[in-house]
Amino acid sequence: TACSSKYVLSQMHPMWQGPLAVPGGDRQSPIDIVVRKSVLDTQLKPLVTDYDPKTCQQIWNNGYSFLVEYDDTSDKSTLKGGPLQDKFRLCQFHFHWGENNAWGSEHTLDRRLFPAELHLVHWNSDKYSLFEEAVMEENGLAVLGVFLKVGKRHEGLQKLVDALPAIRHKDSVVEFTRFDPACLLPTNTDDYWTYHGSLTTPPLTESVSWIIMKQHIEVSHDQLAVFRSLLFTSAEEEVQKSMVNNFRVQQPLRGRTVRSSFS
Ligand SMILES: NS(=O)(=O)N=C1NCCCN1
Ligand SMILES: [Zn+2]
Repeated sequence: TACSSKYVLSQMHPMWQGPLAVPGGDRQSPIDIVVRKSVLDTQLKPLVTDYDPKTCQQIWNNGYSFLVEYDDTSDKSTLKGGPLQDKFRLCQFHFHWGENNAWGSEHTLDRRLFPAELHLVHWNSDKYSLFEEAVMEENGLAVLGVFLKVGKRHEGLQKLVDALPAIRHKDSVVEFTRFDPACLLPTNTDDYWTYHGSLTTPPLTESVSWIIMKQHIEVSHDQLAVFRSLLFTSAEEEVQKSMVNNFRVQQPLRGRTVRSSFS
């Protein structure tokens, strides 16, 4: 699909962590959200997600995370509202996690780390016709971030967890259909923080309206352990490396304001 952006992601190296030279670079992600410094914006609207499970196509290991990809050739799975002026099309979702439950998220709340973070990646289909175009533009992308905590088993996630052994190695892909990503959203989607930032993996372009949910979702210890059974490396490579700690280091705020939809 348009958003597979393999050429983009293939530049990734799993141990890639350092700051790549990024033009400008004063709107990088992820960041620490200092809750008491966020500014209530009463103009922020509720988020409106309209996801069609029939647009779910495949799940694959890109050597950095695993991605569930959606058919983004029409406006079937969309996000609007919140801080957004336009309609954004879902192209994929993926996660970032740690080697243990002590860390793994990319964003933090008052320096608090979560064991994992979900990113639902959307691009502005009112202004652009392809993900690859939108990824280079200031208001091109919207990424919904949801923190994961370890607790009770997440029934909706299990279908995805069961598919992971089939994509253990980098560049493996399997068909994955009829998955409704709305099941991964917290019950309350009205409370969120939002700020302008970048992709946290190459091309790191500063084209993202970040929307970070206040409410986390819970997954079980065992479900997260299956994430960690994935490998960064392809089947041919001699040394196999566990896919863990696939998060970027936090970036300077550079004077940006984080707005909140709630007080
Ligand atoms: N972690 S992130 O900010 O979503 N980074 C992404 N990079 C390329 C394609 C989609 N997402
Ligand atoms: Zn991400």
